[in-house]
Amino acid sequence: MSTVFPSVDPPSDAARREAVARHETLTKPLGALGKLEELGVWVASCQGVCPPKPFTRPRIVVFAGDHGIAKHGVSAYPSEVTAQMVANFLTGGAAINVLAAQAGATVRVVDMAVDSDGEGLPEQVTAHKVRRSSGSVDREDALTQDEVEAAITAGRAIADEEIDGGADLLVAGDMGIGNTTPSAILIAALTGAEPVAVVGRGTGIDDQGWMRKATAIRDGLRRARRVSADPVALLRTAGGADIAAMAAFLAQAAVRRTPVILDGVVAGAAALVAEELAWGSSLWWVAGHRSVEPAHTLVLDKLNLTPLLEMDMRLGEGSGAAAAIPLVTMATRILAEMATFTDAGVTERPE
Ligand SMILES: O=C(O)c1ccc[n+]([C@@H]2O[C@H](COP(=O)([O-])O)[C@@H](O)[C@H]2O)c1
Ligand SMILES: Cc1cc2nc[nH]c2cc1C
Repeated sequence: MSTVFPSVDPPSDAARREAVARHETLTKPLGALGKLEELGVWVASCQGVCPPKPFTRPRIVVFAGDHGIAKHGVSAYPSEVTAQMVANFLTGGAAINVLAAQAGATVRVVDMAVDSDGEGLPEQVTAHKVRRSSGSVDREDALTQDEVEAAITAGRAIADEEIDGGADLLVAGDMGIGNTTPSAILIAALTGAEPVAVVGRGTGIDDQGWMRKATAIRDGLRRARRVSADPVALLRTAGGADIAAMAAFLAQAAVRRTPVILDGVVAGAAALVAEELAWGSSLWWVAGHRSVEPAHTLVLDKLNLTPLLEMDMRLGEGSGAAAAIPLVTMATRILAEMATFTDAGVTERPE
């Protein structure tokens, strides 16, 4: 599979208009469900049908990978936590497992570049592994050209596998100590922001860590800006195997007309690149939440997305998207199940 994506069709405008019109017939004052109405309209347009059907198989894919930059003191936690958390996802003990269970979603974990040999992990987890840890993006490329192509191919194949397996609503989650640094670099490269505008606290770094991270982002951005017009080169230079696979997964979901709930800053960085890989992909996405990472707000602004939740979350794993799944379900069921003024014999607003 190549790194060139087919064109993305927009969601159905006919279903969108039908959903807008249907909202006017339901037993509530015009527009009274606010953004829940817009969300239902988006679901109808993605499904190409009104009323839309409740999603039957929401699926969260957590892309795990380590980052060489983590060795330079830019995270509050050591890299070994990435592999330990992969094990935790597999035994169901992580936040995303709990949130997914509540939301009726299932979780899959893929090891794209965790810094371990992957021994003992199920084949489905390690099948797409590209390398052990991506490069330190302040001073070297994250990946070779072959590796970035392999990661993009993997992301597309994973989206295809999930959609062919019946997934009808997708989330890309992330797990990788240090990954908010390459994410910040990608976001600055694609929005034109200055380094200081994208430095966040990540897992909770102190002021000295913040200074080291700002320096790493400045150095990485100097390298990334040279290739910012080429999304594959950008992922190779400043991303990593996990982020490259996420970007390809998000773009391929749009190619396959499958809606996505975006998570926080790492998914956001991948989404910005995905929009460059396959223009128009963002019409297939909603933003689950606004992460406290400052760079995430730049992503939301650039993609023109309004987050469904503002819960001051900064976990990753797909958690902010999973927390928003119930809202998507409610918005869908409102359009599908509410009575109309005619059905219920309720008097409509006079002209
Ligand atoms: O999703 C977010 O907005 C987010 C914000 C801060 C941290 N994280 C998670 O924390 C890890 C990266 O943080 P750091 O400080 O190691 O760069 C990684 O596993 C992310 O999933 C995630
Ligand atoms: C424990 C832990 C869990 C995480 N989940 C996503 N990023 C994380 C970072 C840490 C440190």
